[in-house]
Amino acid sequence: MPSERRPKTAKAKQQPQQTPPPSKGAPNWQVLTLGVVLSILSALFYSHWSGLWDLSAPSPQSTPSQKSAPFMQDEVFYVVNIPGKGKGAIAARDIKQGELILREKPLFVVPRNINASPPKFIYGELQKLSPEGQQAFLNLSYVNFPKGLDPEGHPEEVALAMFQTNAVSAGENVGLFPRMARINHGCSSAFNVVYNWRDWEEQLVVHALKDIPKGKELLTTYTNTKRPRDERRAFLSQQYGFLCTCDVCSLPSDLSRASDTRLTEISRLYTDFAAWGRDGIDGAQAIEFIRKIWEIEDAEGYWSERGQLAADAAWVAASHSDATATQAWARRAREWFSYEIGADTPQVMEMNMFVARPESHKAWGTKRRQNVGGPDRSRGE
Ligand SMILES: C[S@@+](CC[C@H](N)C(=O)[O-])C[C@H]1O[C@@H](n2cnc3c(N)ncnc32)[C@H](O)[C@@H]1O
Repeated sequence: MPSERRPKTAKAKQQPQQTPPPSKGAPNWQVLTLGVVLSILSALFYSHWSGLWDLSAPSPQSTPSQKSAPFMQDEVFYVVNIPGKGKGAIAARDIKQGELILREKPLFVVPRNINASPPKFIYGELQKLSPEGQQAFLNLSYVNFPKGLDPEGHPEEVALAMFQTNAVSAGENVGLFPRMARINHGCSSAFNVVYNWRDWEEQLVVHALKDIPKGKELLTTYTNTKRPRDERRAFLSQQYGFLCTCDVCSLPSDLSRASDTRLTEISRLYTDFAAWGRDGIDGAQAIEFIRKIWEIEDAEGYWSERGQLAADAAWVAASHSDATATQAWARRAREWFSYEIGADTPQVMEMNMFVARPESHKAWGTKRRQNVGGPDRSRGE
């Protein structure tokens, strides 16, 4: 089973009891990998259960082969056929960094732990949908359908393949969001939108990570792209059935190698930074790692997860009772959380609090006093 994990940050290590944020500022590549978890589950269940499933259950209104996807128009993006990718989402107008692109309720969700076989469970949920809901589901694309099976005769397997191809994390569950599901993948600097589940709204939101000019494709990321091209491609090919030819994967070999080096270095620096949580390095060294990550990300054009990175730095600064640095990093975190998950989030409110009163940080003074430094070396922050 592919194990996709974000490097543990010092904050996560330091404060496992921290109140879980209603919306994860966590990277979105974790999300589609939940489909991977389900695929493993289904593989385990398949051999055991396939003889027992109720294949006589009523079929959805339209068969999986009837893929008459409606042209979906929206004020921010529209969906069209894109050569080599199936459908995709195109910016209908210039979109600003941090703009909310989409809010969407799930068609249905699947808990992470279910007692039934995944295909049966998912097919059962599909049966409960309205005809419009079923149609929205059945219009989606899918990959990795078991070879040798006839889709017409195996609607549960089709439903599972559709779910695995399109589902994303919805807090404790995995959810199916048919509008968001049209957004294709890009690696590293190529993805320009991120999605997050909001528990308190029970819906998914998608924000622009970068300015997106009218006519450009919206791309999110399906995996941890802070790794070399070959690894990314192997994963995407296996789990999502395509060879990635995004702008980063299409770089000429010398530039591609340089990008691989940067991405690998970012991952390594995250690991190095985590040593602070074990008192392996002091606060100033930890901040230096974060600054380096930031610089390399600038060179790479990788802008995701920066709210959390700056919030981790604010945590370090607060632990060492460095009020100026806590405020400076909290301002930085507030800015990037606003782009990636929205200004109306608890994370942004929390950063506002640390800007106003750095000593209110729950980590305040938990380590020896030290001037650790802010984000901007040149200003001596
Ligand atoms: C969540 S769906 C995205 C929408 C899909 N293209 C459609 O037609 O509905 C995921 C599937 O889209 C395709 N896809 C996504 N990103 C792609 C890319 N960068 N290049 C080629 N195909 C891609 C793959 O077939 C993948 O399994």
